[in-house]
Amino acid sequence: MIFTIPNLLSIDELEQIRQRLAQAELTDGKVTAGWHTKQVKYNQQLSGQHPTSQALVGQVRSIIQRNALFQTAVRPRAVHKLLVSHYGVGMGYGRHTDNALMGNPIMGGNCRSDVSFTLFLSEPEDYEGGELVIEGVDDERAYKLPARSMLVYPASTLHRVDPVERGDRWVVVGWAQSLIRDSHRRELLFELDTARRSLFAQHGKTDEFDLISKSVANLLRLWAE
Ligand SMILES: O=C(O)CCC(=O)C(=O)O
Ligand SMILES: [Fe+2]
Repeated sequence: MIFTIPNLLSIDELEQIRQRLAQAELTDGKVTAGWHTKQVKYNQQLSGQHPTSQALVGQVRSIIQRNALFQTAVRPRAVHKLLVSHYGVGMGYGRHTDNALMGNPIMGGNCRSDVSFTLFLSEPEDYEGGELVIEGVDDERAYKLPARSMLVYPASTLHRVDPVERGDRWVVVGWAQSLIRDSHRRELLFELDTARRSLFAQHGKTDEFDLISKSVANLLRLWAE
């Protein structure tokens, strides 16, 4: 399931993030790329060690964790990694798939990447090119969301960022391991949960609401890992 979280950040939060970006140190994006993605990755990232980067990543992490749509649609067990990336003119990220396992096993274990996400920090009119293109079975779709919105997509896809032709593209990208590994099951739970909440909003705590709540809880018991 590919979906958008509109206005994940408030206007004030984006402003604060942009102020932090202005003081940040940039490094070559190849530093965090795998051996084959190094060949196609042309971007810059905030150095993970820098205090500004750590404050910014901490801020975005807590915003994601508070977001109800992210919680019900992704059901994160862990949000593994957040990177702040910059694409200037000529920069892009060629076709690739994200690493299935991330993190250092010696430093606290591997995290499976089930879900990838991009939080847009630049407005679409601030740059030309730079679309995030996600391949389907027999087609592909390009995404360029307004600043403050997040695109969430399966980490299993082949995808790319087309070269930026004008301006600057700033994003925060990240990966989550879900409690529900199978994306079809995750989607089914999301739909049931959405229907249950809508039923509650319209009619309160009816017998039907109780039954669907029981199904959601019991499917979680069956599938969560
Ligand atoms: O910048 C983006 O929207 C996605 C970048 C990407 O695919 C990655 O960092 O693995
Ligand atoms: Fe990627």
